[in-house]
Amino acid sequence: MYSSPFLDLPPFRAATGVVRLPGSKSISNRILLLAALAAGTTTVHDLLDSDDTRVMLDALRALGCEVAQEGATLRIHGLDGQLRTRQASLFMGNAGTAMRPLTAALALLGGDFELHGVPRMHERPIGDLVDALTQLGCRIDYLGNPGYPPLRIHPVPPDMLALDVPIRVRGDVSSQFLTALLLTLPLVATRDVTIEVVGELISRPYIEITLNLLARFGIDVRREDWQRFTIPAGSRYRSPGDIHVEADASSASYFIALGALAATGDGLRIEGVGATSIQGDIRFIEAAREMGAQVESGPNWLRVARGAWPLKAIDLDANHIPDAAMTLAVMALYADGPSTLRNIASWRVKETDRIDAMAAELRKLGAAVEDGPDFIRVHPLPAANWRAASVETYDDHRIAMCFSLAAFNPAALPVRILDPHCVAKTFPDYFETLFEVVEPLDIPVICIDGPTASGKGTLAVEVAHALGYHYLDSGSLYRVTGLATRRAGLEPDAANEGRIAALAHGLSLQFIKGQVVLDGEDVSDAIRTEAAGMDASRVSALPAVREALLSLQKRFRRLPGLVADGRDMGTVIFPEAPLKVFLTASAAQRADRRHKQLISKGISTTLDSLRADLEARDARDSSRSVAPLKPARDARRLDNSQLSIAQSIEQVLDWWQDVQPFKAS
Ligand SMILES: Nc1ncnc2c1ncn2[C@@H]1O[C@H](COP(=O)(O)OP(=O)(O)O)[C@@H](O)[C@H]1O
Ligand SMILES: Nc1ccn([C@@H]2O[C@H](COP(=O)(O)OP(=O)(O)O)[C@@H](O)[C@H]2O)c(=O)n1
Repeated sequence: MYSSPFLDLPPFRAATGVVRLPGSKSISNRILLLAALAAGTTTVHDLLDSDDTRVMLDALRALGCEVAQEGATLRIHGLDGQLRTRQASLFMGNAGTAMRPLTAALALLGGDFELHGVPRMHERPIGDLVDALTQLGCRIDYLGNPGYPPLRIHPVPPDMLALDVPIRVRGDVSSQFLTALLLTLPLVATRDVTIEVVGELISRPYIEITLNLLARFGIDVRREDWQRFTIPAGSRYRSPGDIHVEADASSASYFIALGALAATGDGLRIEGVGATSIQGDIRFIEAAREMGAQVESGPNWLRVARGAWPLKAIDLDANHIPDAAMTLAVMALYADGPSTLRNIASWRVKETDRIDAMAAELRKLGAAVEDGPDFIRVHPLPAANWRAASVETYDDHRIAMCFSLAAFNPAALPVRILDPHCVAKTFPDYFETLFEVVEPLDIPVICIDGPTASGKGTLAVEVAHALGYHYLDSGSLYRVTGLATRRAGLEPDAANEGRIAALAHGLSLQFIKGQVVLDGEDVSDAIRTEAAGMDASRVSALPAVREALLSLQKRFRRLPGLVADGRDMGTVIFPEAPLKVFLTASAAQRADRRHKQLISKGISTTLDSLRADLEARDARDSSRSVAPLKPARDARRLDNSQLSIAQSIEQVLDWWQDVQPFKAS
């Protein structure tokens, strides 16, 4: 998961391989609630681990439900319709799939509860559900604006509920209100309970998921068209024992689109969901096919490849796939004419106003976009008009995910996704998964070279962290080689060059959470002594050793980018890097820094010996025949003798910004 303020996606040119998708959020949270209300223990497999499922689980635990977790498998001991806690204040985050059904469940079960969430949750309407529950006799107060969370729920005796008249609920704003009632009314179904939908029901496929899962838990709802739903008298939730969560069909949409845009070879295989899924968003496949995608499917997999190119423009009533349709809006940039998505008013009341947001961000990329109360029209974007944009994501996971597809732009521009962490709502590893199946045109590298104790490591780690990039501490490879040389009983000099190079070539080395692990042993401290630094400097002067470590270093260059520190990152290993920094500080400063650093680690040493070692190392590193320490011709020099660490970081990030094309947006 990326928690950097932004994530830059370099331009991509192709996609191939296999993607395993996380579980569906809608299915996960419905199953959690049903399992908690049911009699018996339910084992839930492949549950999505995300912000919204965590909100639901925390709430259920707070209500007294016992949950045991082992990896992606949970055992839930159902409450059999009886709360253990009758008073609680519950945080719902921005999880509509927890807020709505829990409001209904708690209002029906009786107790004193307060439900609140993040500020955006307090702007998402819930009045239609509260109205329906109030008709029934439930008592719910608005603690902020009428019609919106936060809410206070008061207890009502079950015999005070008016179950003999149909409960009327609006279906034209969000289908989640109807889902909330369907999921929870079995709690009080001492007689047949009927729900009548007022207005045209939107997002029916989500209701199908609800009915399907209710059936798995022993509740057979009778449905007359999409207007009347009856929960039979005596309905009681029964655990199905084991239940598997299908992968999220909406999440599949990004990879189906990826296949359509860029899988020119064997296609992209998507695992966890197939064309016969119970999720409505699987019908995204039809829209993708209409735009030109080639899609094959099996029971639990899809294979998608590019068909028509450019894609074919589409004019679609997208009411049945509201979430996945956002992906079509980005695909439309690559189409042969303007594409229109209609009947999508529900976009306006999602995590953000998605029509406004999509239009604004597509325009930042350079696209012509028209939009209205319930539609959006996106014009194709020719190569010459693409701009490098910083895409705002509005705390909306789907905006972040669908705009990643803009990285296939024909202008080969990078795309900046702001607050990439928002994908945690449904697909925490979205970008990591994407990076496994795309071929980039280029992977950016920032090189930070310089003499010992100039602060390269400190600076490089922080710059990598700020950008979400990988980090290569090339010095540690030479240090480990020095250590391995000593452990093999060899002197680190030219007489043993071949044997030391062979050792370097065969290093069994791992970098785990900042630790350096050699042959399974944590050697992080052993390689940090000044003696180890001196050995490193000696083995690093041997050309065969440098050669042996070359490909290992290049393998660190992985998406989304790399910050590499050392002596020859900019001159030899990554000479084409767009930013090279040559970091220096006075010898006195460096000796002083190293002294403090070693003392703080409990390693005793004197300033004088350190300074002498450091100058000897500088001299050897600078004068050796292969890859000597020297600034690359195009390196920017940074003398940080008078700078704090924070100032050095800021300077390098500023320089990085200078060489990026994002300034205009
Ligand atoms: N700009 C700076 N100002 C003051 N101290 C610094 C600065 N940069 C790094 N240091 C300190 O100097 C020490 C050596 O830095 P390090 O990153 O290990 O250097 P290198 O990787 O170049 O050998 C560390 O204790 C670090 O905190
Ligand atoms: N890219 C690199 C990195 C380190 N080295 C050598 O490895 C030694 C240890 O590197 P390091 O970066 O861990 O050293 P410090 O700068 O932390 O003292 C240096 O003195 C260099 O001789 C190198 O030759 N080339």
